[in-house]
Order: sequence, then C-alpha cells, then structure tokens
Amino acid sequence: MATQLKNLSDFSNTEIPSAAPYRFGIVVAEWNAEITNALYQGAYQSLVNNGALAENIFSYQVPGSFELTSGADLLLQKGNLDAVICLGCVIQGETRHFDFICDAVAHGVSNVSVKYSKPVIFGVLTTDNQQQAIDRAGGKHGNKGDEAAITAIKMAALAETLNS
Ligand SMILES: Nc1c(NC[C@H](O)[C@H](O)[C@H](O)CO)[nH]c(=O)[nH]c1=O
Ligand SMILES: CC(=O)[C@@H](O)COP(=O)(O)O
Repeated sequence: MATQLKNLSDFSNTEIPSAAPYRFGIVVAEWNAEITNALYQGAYQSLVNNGALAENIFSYQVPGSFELTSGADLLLQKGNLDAVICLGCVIQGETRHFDFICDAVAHGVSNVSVKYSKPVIFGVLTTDNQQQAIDRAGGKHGNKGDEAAITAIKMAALAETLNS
C-alpha cells in the first residue's frame, strides 16, 4: 500500500503495547537535518506517548544514512537495548549514489537486526525530491518517525513474548 493511501502517523486501528518495559536506541543521520530532526521528534514523542521512559531512550547522530548501519551495530554491541530505530533521509541527486546508499542501508540495517537478534527499524525516507520528504516528516502523509517508533515498540513486545 503506498504511503499516499496510509498516513504514517495513523495507528487508530492498531493495538500498541506499552513501551514502559523497554530500552530504545535511536540513531539519526545528520544529512538533510531539517527532515531527520522532524523524524526524530516524531519517533521520540511517539515512544514517550506510549509509555517509554526518557531515561530508557538513548539517542545518537551519525553523519549520513550510510552510517546508520554501523551506528546501530555499535549501539547493540553495548547491549541492553530492546530495539534500535534508524532515522535518515536520502534524496535523489544527479547521480546513482542514491541507489547505492539506499540499497546499502536497507540491507545493512536488516543484517544488523539478524546479527544481534534485536529489532532494528528502517526509518529512512528514500525520496525523489525534498517535497516528498517533507510530506513524510510531519506533512500531509504523517511522520515516518512515528511509524518507526510504533514498529519498534511492537517488535520489542513480540521479542519479549517469544523469548519468554
Ligand atoms: N546524499 C545523501 C547522503 N549521503 C552521505 C552518505 O550517507 C554517507 O554519509 C557518505 O557517503 C559517507 O559515507 N546521506 C543521506 O543520509 N542522505 C542523502 O541524501
Ligand atoms: C543520495 C545522494 O548521495 C545524493 O543526494 C548526492 O547527490 P548527487 O547524486 O547529485 O551527487
């Protein structure tokens, strides 16, 4: 379902577990900071609105989306986290660099999640232009950061259930 058909911040039809028991890492790319800061605010607030404790949210910045993979890996090496949220915004430029970054970070984030058997959430916008990013960072299509946070809560709760 395309984002145009589903608001990224609408969870009215879904049950969200309490985030209170869990510890979350958030890794944020500095590239396109006006977008990624909005994603971060959405993710952080969504975690807190669903019960996460501020002292259980550990936030770090990396230079760009390509570094989200290593940022998540470094966080999970430290251990004692229930989920890591990766936030970035990759916007198509003049060259194929976009394709390589998007592919690398999508596969990288997925691989880190499997490596540590921990949820690592792909909260990365991959857009044709700035307006599409604005629309998905608190604009008309909602906030990808909200979606990433709710996904992290659900996956942390699922992991707790399956590991108990
Ligand atoms: N063009 C974008 C980048 N490029 C930078 C890379 O992510 C990386 O930091 C660099 O290649 C050094 O390893 N990053 C984004 O997050 N968004 C972009 O649009
Ligand atoms: C996604 C990118 O790395 C891209 O924005 C860089 O722009 P360009 O492809 O024009 O070098």
